[in-house]
Amino acid sequence: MSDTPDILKKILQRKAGEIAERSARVPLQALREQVESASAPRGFLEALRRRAVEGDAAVIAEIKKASPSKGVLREHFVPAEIAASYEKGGAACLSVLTDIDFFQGADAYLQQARAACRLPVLRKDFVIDPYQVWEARVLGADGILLIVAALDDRALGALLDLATELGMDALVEVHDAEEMARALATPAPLIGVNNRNLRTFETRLDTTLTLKQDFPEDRLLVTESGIHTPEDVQRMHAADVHAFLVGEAFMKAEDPGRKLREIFF
Ligand SMILES: O=C(O)c1ccccc1NCC(=O)[C@H](O)[C@H](O)COP(=O)(O)O
Repeated sequence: MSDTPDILKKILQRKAGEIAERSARVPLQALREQVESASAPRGFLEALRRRAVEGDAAVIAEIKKASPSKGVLREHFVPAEIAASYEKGGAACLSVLTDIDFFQGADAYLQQARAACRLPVLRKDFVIDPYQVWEARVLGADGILLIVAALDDRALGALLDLATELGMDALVEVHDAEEMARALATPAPLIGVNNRNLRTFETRLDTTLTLKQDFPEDRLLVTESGIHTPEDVQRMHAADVHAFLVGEAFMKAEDPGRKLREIFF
């Protein structure tokens, strides 16, 4: 954690402030009570696994307006429209950025996207506190992201347990072999390898190919970031990687769902 990349450090500092503001507005106890009326989880991991075990592409299609590395990706940004387009294009799941300050996301985008389709939805945010896990479920999320570089082992284990207890799946994200060892020390069945170096923002698909070599068969690996072409997809399939998280390539296309179909099917 002492070696946390600057951008992540910056995001996490702001996130701690955001959680303090939010929990002053809506206390944890109120969130716990609201969970009772949240809609039932749709089975994020299962939707991916169904496709990936057959060797079909299991695509988590991302809804993100902007990112620290690329700025604004899409001007015409209507999450409900994008979600419907992704479902039509063959996505297995959605990922919706809810971080406001660095990705121009919003909680409402997750709710609008989920209401417009039948796909399970990941809340893509920087989760460091149980408050955010409860909040994710209240919003209707079917899964959350847990970034190993942002958490110590205790926090990682506790947040993973809480997500499971609330009926959600967690995508546990790593960037290198050390983080992969920490992820594999948890029971997390779903592990994402992020190909984006958070220091340089460079994406290298070799990151996934290297970490896939010793990856246990009883867990599911998702390759994240930097997938743009059918050739990228072929490289992954050849290495027996069948689950993908893709944002930019779709967000920059006029019709995101059609782009998904062009790249994957
Ligand atoms: O995308 C960024 O610039 C970024 C910066 C700092 C932390 C995380 C960041 N991205 C989050 C993601 O993991 C990607 O949105 C996701 O993997 C999709 O990547 P891509 O297909 O390259 O948009």
